[in-house]
Amino acid sequence: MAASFPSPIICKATTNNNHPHALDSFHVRRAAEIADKSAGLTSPHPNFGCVIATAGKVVGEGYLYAQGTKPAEVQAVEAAGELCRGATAYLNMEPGDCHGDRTAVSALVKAGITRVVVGIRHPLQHLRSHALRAMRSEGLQVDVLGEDLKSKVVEEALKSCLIVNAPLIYRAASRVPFSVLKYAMTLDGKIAASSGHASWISSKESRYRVFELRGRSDAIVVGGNTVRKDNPRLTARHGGGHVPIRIVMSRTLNLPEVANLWDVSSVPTIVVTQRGARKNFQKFLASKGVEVVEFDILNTRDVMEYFYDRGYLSILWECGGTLAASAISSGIIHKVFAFVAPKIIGGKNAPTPVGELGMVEMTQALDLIDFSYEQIGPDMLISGFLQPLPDPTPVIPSVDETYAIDPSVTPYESSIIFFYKTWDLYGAFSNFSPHPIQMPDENGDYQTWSSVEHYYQVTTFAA
Ligand SMILES: Nc1c(N[C@@H]2O[C@H](COP(=O)(O)O)[C@@H](O)[C@H]2O)[nH]c(=O)[nH]c1=O
Repeated sequence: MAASFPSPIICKATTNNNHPHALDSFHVRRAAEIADKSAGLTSPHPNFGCVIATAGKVVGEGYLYAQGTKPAEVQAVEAAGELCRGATAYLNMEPGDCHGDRTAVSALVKAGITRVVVGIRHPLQHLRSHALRAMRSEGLQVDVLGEDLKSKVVEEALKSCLIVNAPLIYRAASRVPFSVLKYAMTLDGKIAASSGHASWISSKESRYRVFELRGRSDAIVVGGNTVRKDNPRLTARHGGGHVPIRIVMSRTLNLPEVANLWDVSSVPTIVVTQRGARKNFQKFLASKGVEVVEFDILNTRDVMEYFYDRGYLSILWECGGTLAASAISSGIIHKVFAFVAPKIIGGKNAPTPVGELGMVEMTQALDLIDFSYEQIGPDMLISGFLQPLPDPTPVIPSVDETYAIDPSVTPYESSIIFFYKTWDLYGAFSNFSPHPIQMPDENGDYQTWSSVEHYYQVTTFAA
């Protein structure tokens, strides 16, 4: 069963009924809010929430607890019972239908739901739009935020839906797990005293929030220095939820024999290293039950690509400045959580959260996107994205899917010219995209045009 803890990310749903789509947006935001309750537990699946309402009143709710458990839609339908007839279901995301069993869609159809409002289409290409089409073909009215419903309040609700599954969306777009860099620093920007002593910079309340962040992640990464200096446990101790595995990155394997991370009785630890490093120590780690993975050249991107292949969804980096700098430089950090404590430690050699990035002018500084400030106990938490949230639209379905949506249009029929729609094969491109086309002239001979727009301009305006 999922732990219940306050969401650090999703804004609470509030409503102003006078606004167009206000009620729809309100219920979709609620679906996103409850979907977030099981963050970390559903990985690698998305977080799904479902709210069923009739005449503006909520009659059933459900969210996916963990992968393989009862879908949110089924739970909401069971909770609403007979009140589903003629009601509207609100989903933060289109159901996944991973195994083609259509459990979620069937539950809504069988229960008598007549309208479904969907926050976002499924971000994974092979699942996208399947459930939407299935629901529409069953005669349900399906409205997608930002497509069928558009307004300022809809945009806010849409954002909640994007944020609640940001790890999946970033992962799908960047082909590495969603990575969050977290650090706690003093007001003068130090993550430890010159001696290396660091416990504690941030308050108890902030550290509790770190446990929650850990609980939302599949794994926590630290470097060898952190193991040597802090002897961390890296567990989530906020009373429930998911406990992430621990990953240590160490090129040399110059690590202590006694360390909390080698105790894998409750959580596994994986050490990633460079091929050939301290073979005896590798054997020692293996004898403790620690998995060792060798890389030809150990670097943050290769390690993240490896964990992507192993299915990891989101990673929390709690490393020191050197490893943080190489992770940022290699472009694999998506989000930053910086806890700033109102204290000053000083020290010329005291470590800072991010090492050398090779920048020489302030204009080169990396700006956080969509950042926010939050006071936690005496500390300030500044969080924001280092990379913009990828747009999971426009939809570019496969050729077969294109035919299925609109059999009258085929992108491969050479005798017709058409303007791309967002769901066409090349709908992501406008007519101005540098995408050559072949079109027959009056003799039936094919001529290549640099773009649809070239063809259109010449045939329309050249006399
Ligand atoms: N000193 C410091 C942090 N340090 C981080 O937490 C790790 C230790 O966590 P644990 O294994 O749970 O004891 C440590 O190795 C380092 O990554 N974190 C914070 O939120 N605030 C702090 O003041």
